[in-house]
Formats: sequence, structure tokens, C-alpha cells
Amino acid sequence: MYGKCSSLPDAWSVFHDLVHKNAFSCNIMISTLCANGQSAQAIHLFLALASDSVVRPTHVSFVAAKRVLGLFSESLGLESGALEEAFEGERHAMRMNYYPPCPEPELTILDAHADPNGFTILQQDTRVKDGLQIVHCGAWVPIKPLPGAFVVNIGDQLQVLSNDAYKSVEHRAVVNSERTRVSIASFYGPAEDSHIALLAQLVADEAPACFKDSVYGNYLQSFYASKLDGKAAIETVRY
Ligand SMILES: O=C(O)CCC(=O)C(=O)O
Ligand SMILES: [Fe+2]
Repeated sequence: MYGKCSSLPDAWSVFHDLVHKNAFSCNIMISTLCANGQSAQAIHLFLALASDSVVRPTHVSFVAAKRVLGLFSESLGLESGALEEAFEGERHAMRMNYYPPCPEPELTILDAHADPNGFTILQQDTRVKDGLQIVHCGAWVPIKPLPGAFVVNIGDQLQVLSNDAYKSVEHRAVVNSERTRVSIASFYGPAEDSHIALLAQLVADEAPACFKDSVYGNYLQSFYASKLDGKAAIETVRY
């Protein structure tokens, strides 16, 4: 509430006085700091959470992840738990991206890529209009931040599991010459030792298997060992 009214001292004071800080209150405090231009403090709080044994940052933004997975399953015509099974032993990771202003913004881009995981819940910085861009119909399209909304980016594993029905989104982030931008990305994926095999229910004579089985940890390793290069990674597991 105080955060929404931009009364940062009041928001801090309420947060400090909370006896039990949970994922929800921490997430609100980080968002409030970002929304009020206090990116350094937001990063500080995020790092403090990372070393806290009670509130893990990986839980902060994943309250909705299971629900999103259920909706993806249903939209593929499957039981709502079908994808949840494929993500058993789930792996959560969270990254805060900090983009300082740059006098030559065109030289400083987070290169085009698709996220290698299942899907990503991204919180954008509502103070900055230009940041995230996605490829749509062959062109880069800006995704304007909406107050109170998360962006859900489909990642490579969902494309593989769905036998190409879902496409991982190719995206990049641009910077600007005036303002710092912050984004918080929560990556949701299967356990690293999971065998990723497309869901048998989605293979048919008219929809033959598009992807080879792979071990998720190996996929991640080769993704991070290579330069970001659009959707090149998923092509390495395509038949
Ligand atoms: O900063 C953004 O909007 C995008 C960040 C991103 O794509 C990532 O962390 O994978
Ligand atoms: Fe990304």
C-alpha cells in the first residue's frame, strides 16, 4: 500500500517492523524500490535475501508458476497436471538485471536469445518505456511495461515438451541514455538431471516428433557455454 503511494520511508518502516518477512512481503519491497528508482537498494535487498536461509529468492516469484503450468497444459488439450509431471524436481533461479544509462545505447544490448528453461516470469521496470523487445512476425517489437503485470516468456523446454506447439520467444533488452533500468527474471525449469522428452500425447502421424530427448543439465551447460544467438540453442536438439 505505502509502496503504491510512493511513500518509500513508510514502506521501509512497515517492512522493517514485519516480524515474519515472507516471499510476498519481500517481493513487494523489491518492486517498490524499483518503482521508486532505488535500484541500488533493491539489489542490496535481493542479495541479502540470496544469503538468507529463511526466505529464498527463488520462492519469491514462483507462487504462480504451478498455476501457469496448469494453464499451459490445458491449452494443449492435456490434463492440467501433465506439464507439472514433466517439471518434477523443478529448478528455480532468479536474476536481477541492472542496466545503467549508456551514452551509446545502441552498442549496449542484452543480445537476442530465447530462455533455455521452461518459462520465465519477468518483472519490468515501469519507469522505463523501452527495454524488453521480442521478435514478432520477423520484426523487433517493444513490450511496454504495464504497472502490476508480469511478462511470461516461454522458454525452450516448453517448446520441446509441447512438440513445437508453443514457441520459445526470441527476445533482447535495450538500454537508454537517460535512466537506469532494472528487471527481475524468475526462471522456472525442470531438475537438471531431468530427461526432456516431448509429451507422448502430442505426437501423432500428422504431428511427428520434432525434438530429440536431452538431459536438461547438458542443455543448460551448452547454452551458457555459447554466445547468445537468437534461437540457435533449440536447433541443436531438433531432428
Ligand atoms: O531485462 C529484460 O527485460 C530481459 C532479461 C532477460 O531476457 C533475461 O534475464 O533472460
Ligand atoms: Fe531472457
